[in-house]
Amino acid sequence: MALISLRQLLDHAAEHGYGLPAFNVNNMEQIKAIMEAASAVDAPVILQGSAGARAYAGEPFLRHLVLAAIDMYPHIPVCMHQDHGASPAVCIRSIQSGFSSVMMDGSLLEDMKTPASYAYNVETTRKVVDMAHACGVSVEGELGCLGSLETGRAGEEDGHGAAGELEHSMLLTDPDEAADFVRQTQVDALAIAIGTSHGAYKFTRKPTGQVLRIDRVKAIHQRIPTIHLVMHGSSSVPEDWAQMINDYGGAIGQTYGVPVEEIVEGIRHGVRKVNIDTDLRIASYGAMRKFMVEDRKNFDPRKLYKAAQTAMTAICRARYEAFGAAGQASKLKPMRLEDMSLAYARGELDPIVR
Ligand SMILES: O=C(COP(=O)(O)O)[C@@H](O)[C@H](O)[C@H](O)COP(=O)(O)O
Repeated sequence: MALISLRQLLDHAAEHGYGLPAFNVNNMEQIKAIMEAASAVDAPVILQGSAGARAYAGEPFLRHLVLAAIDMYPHIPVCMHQDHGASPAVCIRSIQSGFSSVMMDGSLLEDMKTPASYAYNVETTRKVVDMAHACGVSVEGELGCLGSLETGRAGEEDGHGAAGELEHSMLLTDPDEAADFVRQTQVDALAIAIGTSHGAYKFTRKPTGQVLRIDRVKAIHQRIPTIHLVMHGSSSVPEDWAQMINDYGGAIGQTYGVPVEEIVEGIRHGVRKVNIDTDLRIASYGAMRKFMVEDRKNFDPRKLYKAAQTAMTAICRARYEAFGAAGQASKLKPMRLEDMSLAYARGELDPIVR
């Protein structure tokens, strides 16, 4: 198979009524875990690299690891997506580096801390769309600031996330504004703020409809039915793995993530991409702590990494199955990015706004 654009992947997901987890990747073990799970259940894959991942692994390593995945699992279409681009320059460098999809996060200024004006968001996102679509590359925008509706704060993140306490209205994407944003920018996918936040500490109790606004997903979807909605901060923070970390000497506080059934409800109403990073961190970390305590004689780190990989594969597989992505990879025939760019130029991929 081959590299696939986010747009083609999510159009297929919309047509067949499923959603796709977009897992953050930083190293070989994470990528292999995801690919093993996808291969086992025949699911298409989105691998996404953040600024933190680029700082950790370096752009050449990230790029070659994804290319290795495409080589090793030729039957699985892979979208290589850049997560949270801080500026058009970041997005352009990713396109140059071979990404088939980029996110321009114009909800924040380039410092990735200060909430941006609507006009700034439209202008920077539109700039990226014009350049990316000319290359057949997809663009995800973001409208509204991610953060908790309980505390008004963004989650802890490696280098990005709004600083300070935000007003309630800034933490919820407005459906009318979303329609206007899509009309003006022509993005392929839109990350929306509905009360989710990055990291392990999302909710202080099992979230109700007051703090996890799936009703807002439905309202936005009605206005922009062909735009693929993206839920960031959508780890479910599995209790058993958090407990595993604590059982083996860790100190994870009481916390709740986004329940899988709420994500599935979102998928019924236009959510197609579901960002997940923390769940793989927690599972791999729990497995490594357990392994190190239980096998004190071991000195081969590969066994430790393998334990982490096995734990991550189980989470990925469960998400592919729950979101309905299992069995879909073999139905896809990736279009070349050149052909995607022609389709954009002919207006065939223009959004519908109601
Ligand atoms: O939504 C995301 C993850 O959600 P999660 O914390 O797993 O609920 C991603 O888009 C984040 O951007 C990602 O976790 C970034 O990680 P860093 O590499 O910047 O730490």
